[in-house]
Amino acid sequence: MKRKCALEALKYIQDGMIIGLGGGSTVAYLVEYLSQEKKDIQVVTPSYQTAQLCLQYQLPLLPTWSVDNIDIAFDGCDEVDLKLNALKSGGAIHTKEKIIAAMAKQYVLLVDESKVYETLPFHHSVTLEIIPESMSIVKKQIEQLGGKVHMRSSKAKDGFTMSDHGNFIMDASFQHVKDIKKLNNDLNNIVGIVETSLFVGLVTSVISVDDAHVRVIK
Ligand SMILES: O=C(CO)[C@H](O)[C@H](O)COP(=O)(O)O
Repeated sequence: MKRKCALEALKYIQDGMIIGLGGGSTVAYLVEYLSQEKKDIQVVTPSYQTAQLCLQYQLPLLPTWSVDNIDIAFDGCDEVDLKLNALKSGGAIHTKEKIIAAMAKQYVLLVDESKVYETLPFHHSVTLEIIPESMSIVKKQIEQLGGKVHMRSSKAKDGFTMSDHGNFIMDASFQHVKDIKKLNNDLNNIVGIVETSLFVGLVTSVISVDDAHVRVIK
């Protein structure tokens, strides 16, 4: 299904474009297809893993700081709803993903149908990149908003998981969210949070596949 989704995405890419490629396994297939098709494109990516793949497949890379306009960007997500709100959590690179989404004329999510909901269920946490010094105050304010906080860590490193910018990664779980936009605004108003992994008003379409169908949600 991921291959099918990547093949569908390929149809949107034309020679001469600057394209954004996010993280994840579906995007990895798209890199492979772009190389096979010998598309004359330049790539901007928030992901070191995708960057490494682009180098391997000889797709030209541009540093994100050098562009202010992207023709089309593709990314994965963990949950997306029919109003095009999306939640990304796993990769902890959402700040860079949002910069690319903000520059892209079209920001397209590649998913299978299991990730598409009428309205976001928040089965996944909202991931927050936070300034280390703000950890306790951010935790307190998130609890006041009804969230539960978990500091991300991994066995591969002592202490907390750090973002590519040297900040802490905090996961905040929420239940029964009635107003997604308000939650995102409330989180963005907390001093110390650099970015949330809630994407509101950024996604322009979703390519969703299942065994039998391809659905484009706009
Ligand atoms: O948003 C993400 C992590 O937070 C990834 O982009 C997403 O999980 C990738 O999914 P897949 O590997 O199924 O393409």
